[in-house]
Parts: sequence; structure tokens; C-alpha cells
Amino acid sequence: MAEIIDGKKISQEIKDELKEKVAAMHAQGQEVTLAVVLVGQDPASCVYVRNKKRACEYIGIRSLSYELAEDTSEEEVLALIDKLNGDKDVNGILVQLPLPKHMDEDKITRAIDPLKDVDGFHPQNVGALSIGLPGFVSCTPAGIIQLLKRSHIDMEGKHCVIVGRSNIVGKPMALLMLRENATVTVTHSKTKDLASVTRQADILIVAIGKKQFITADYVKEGVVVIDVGMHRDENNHLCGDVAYDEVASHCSAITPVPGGVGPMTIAMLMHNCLESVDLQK
Ligand SMILES: Nc1nc(=O)c2c([nH]1)NC[C@@H]1CN(c3ccc(C(=O)N[C@@H](CCC(=O)O)C(=O)O)cc3)C=[N+]21
Repeated sequence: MAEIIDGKKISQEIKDELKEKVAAMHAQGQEVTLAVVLVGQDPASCVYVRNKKRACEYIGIRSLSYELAEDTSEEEVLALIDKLNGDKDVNGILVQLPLPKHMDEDKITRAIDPLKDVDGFHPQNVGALSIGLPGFVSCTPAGIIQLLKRSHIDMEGKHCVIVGRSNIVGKPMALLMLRENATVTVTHSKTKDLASVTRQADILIVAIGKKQFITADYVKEGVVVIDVGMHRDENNHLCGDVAYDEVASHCSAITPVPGGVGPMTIAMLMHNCLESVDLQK
């Protein structure tokens, strides 16, 4: 039977550790503040933003929320970021993605002060990660490392196959796995005979954004499967990139959706908010 990696429980442990740290910071007169910018009313984004606010409240992080209309201009968003960059009482800045189509996400990401970029999306933080310098690490891949470490799953020398090469999950995931001394293979939509590659994985990390794409024939017996996907199935239930029901019985451990990677993303965002205070010193 596969061990079900409980992301809800592990994220709660992390949030409790952070809550204690924030209490100690408060005792020293140090506040922690996260500014969240949401443009438009994409329902999924609204849910995530609400969950982030709730996590901030729990931990004792002050959250400022900027909810802008869908038709806000790019200049207005850039002006707001500029103001938040210059505000010494703001430690972390997060601009919820996706942004409306009339905005250049790259340009907006680059406008955020790298020392306040708690998402870890700024090129300076991506570069820092790639050569092992201090900086913010993208929350989802950082959360996956924590899931594995806290489940006592050793990464050293293991073959980790990543499916998906996005800038916010696949690529930073590969760098973090290298840092843990795993042997890393990154696969993507142009990979030939994908199943023959994924079947070599000791640890398989799936972030392709295709509903229940990874079926039993993509895995070997005893693999650890991490599912980054988030979709709704025909019954409107949340499901991932992995066909959980048929894959789980082949795994030594697997993350569920919901209750796997998702809650860890938020816990690591909170972690980054605390780190931002130190980086700004
Ligand atoms: N600038 C930016 N930073 C992000 O980190 C960011 C973003 N934009 N845009 C959207 C994605 C997605 N994301 C999730 C966070 C938490 C859950 C999460 O908590 N999921 C719960 C279920 C939540 C539900 O019930 O819908 C779970 O998997 O158990 C999921 C997805 C952060 N993102």
C-alpha cells in the first residue's frame, strides 16, 4: 500500500513553526507584511488569494490586499508595485497570476524588487537559485522538497524525473533536486516515448497541467509520485495530472489532490515572507 503524503498536515506543521517565529519577531518589535495584488476576479485566483490571507492571519503576518479592476492599465499596476517597492513597511510583494491578457506578466514580474519577490519569479532570484546564492525560491518546488524531506524520502542518488519545464515549477524543481544530489531528467511535450523515461523514475514529479495524464503504464513499482496538477473531474471534484486511483497502488508514496502540493505552496509563501525580513536587513 502506498503511503499517502499528507500535504495538509505537513503544511500545518510548517505554519505552526512560522507562527512561533513571528511571535518571537513581534516580541522584538519586528512586523512582517505581505502585499497581495489581484487584478480582475478570476474565481480560482480569488480562492487562492483568500487562502493566502487566511494563512497570513494564522501566522501573524500582516496582509495588505490590492484588488484592482480587470481593465486596470499596466502602468497603474507598475505604479502600485513601485510604491510597494519603496514602502519600507512592506516586506513581501505578490502579484497573483495569471494577469489579464492586456498585461505583460514578464514586465510586471521584473518590476518587483527582487528582495521583496516572495514568489521567487524575478530573474535575479531564478539566477541566484541556479548558482546556489541566497534568494527566494519558487514556492511550489520548495514545498515539494519539504514534503519529501519531512516524509523521510531520501533524494540523494535517486533518479528524479520531472514532467514539465515551466519557469515556476519544472525548471526550479530540477535545480532544487540537483542541490539534493538527485540525478535529474526533465521531460516535456516534445519528449519521445515519455513513458519509457518516466518508468525509470524513483521520484516522479508531474507538472504538465493535463488532467489525469499519468496512468499506471507511466510508472514503475515502488515509485514516489508528486502531483502538481489541479483540475476538476467530470463530477466537479478536484483532481491532478496523475490518474490517482490506478497509479497509487504501484507507488511507495504519492501526494493526493487536493491536500498534497497545494497547501505546501502557501506554507512556503509564508516561509518566504519571513525570509524577506532577513534579506532586507
Ligand atoms: N503569483 C502567484 N503565485 C502563486 O503561488 C500562484 C499564482 N500566482 N497563481 C495561481 C497558482 C496556484 N497556486 C495554488 C496555491 C494553493 C493551492 C491550494 O491550496 N490547493 C488546495 C485546494 C484549494 C481548493 O480547494 O481549491 C489543495 O491542493 O489542497 C493551489 C494552488 C498558487 N499560485
